[in-house]
Amino acid sequence: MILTADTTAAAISTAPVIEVRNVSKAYGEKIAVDDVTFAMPPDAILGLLGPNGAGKTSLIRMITTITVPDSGEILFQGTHLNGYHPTQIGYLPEERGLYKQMYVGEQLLYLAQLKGLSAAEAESRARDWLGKFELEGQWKKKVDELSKGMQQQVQFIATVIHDPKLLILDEPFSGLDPVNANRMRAEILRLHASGTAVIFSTHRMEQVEELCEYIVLIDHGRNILQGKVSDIRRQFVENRYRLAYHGEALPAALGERYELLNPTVSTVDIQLKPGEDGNDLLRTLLALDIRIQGFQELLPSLNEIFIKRVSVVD
Ligand SMILES: Nc1ncnc2c1ncn2[C@@H]1O[C@H](COP(=O)(O)OP(=O)(O)OP(=O)(O)O)[C@@H](O)[C@H]1O
Repeated sequence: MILTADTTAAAISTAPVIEVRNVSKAYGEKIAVDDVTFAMPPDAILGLLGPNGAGKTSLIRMITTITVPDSGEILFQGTHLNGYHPTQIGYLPEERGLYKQMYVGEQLLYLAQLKGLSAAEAESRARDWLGKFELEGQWKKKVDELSKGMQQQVQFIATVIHDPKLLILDEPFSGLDPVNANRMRAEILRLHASGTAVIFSTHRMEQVEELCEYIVLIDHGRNILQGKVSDIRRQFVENRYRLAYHGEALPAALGERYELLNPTVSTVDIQLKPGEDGNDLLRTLLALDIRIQGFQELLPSLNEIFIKRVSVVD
């Protein structure tokens, strides 16, 4: 097939943003990444998860072309990673890397121009972004003079200023107060809505549940679980329901028939045995002398899945 400009654009828009194929990486004897394969859907927010030392940073460093795989290959929108791709990627590493003695404005201009922006464009975007974080007054401050949270925001601006197609964020909210964390979250979601794909690496599972539609879970360098968060949670369902009710104590007979967990004055979790049915449970509950306020199937949290899956592999 001959690729015209139009067909090329169409192929790019449907190709995975990042495709990692059988990638391995060792440091001496230590195998940090072991035959990892996954594809990141276009415009996804993907959580890259795993315990300490799992191999996440090693993988990210290969995706950002800082290091190269020992074997396997990485494709960016269907093309093998090459020297052009860093300009399409914004990476906020866990160890922050701003020059402490440089002025904020000067630093943003420098970093943006390294990513290919003209001086005028860099200045206009830097001022715009600083305004979004209410940091416009910090242009002539040295990074060292900023609070940790402000430095974090400036580093975030340096990461997104060139409008990358792929954003890789390692613990982006660490050190931010709730207001600034919300502000950054809103900016990440806004960028995502305008077409930026995001890889989000964190140990905070509640943040992953909030932001990510897909996850890849790495342990001991291997990819042990991947897919849509909603599918994965379904895969790990445990036949457990939460009843919210109003009334006297639950009849003792219910406890004889079912395992009751985490009781409070108005809720209880009910664990069914394999093969038992939630509808039968609901019928039993309707026959009791209680007022039912809520009844829902409980899906496991990502935290529970993480602990279960990682400890199974250990
Ligand atoms: N430059 C290096 N030289 C030798 N070993 C390394 C190097 N970088 C990483 N490792 C080892 O490779 C393994 C994977 O490390 P990596 O930093 O990729 O893990 P991680 O998942 O990012 O961990 P964390 O969540 O703690 O940041 C670890 O055992 C680590 O000690």
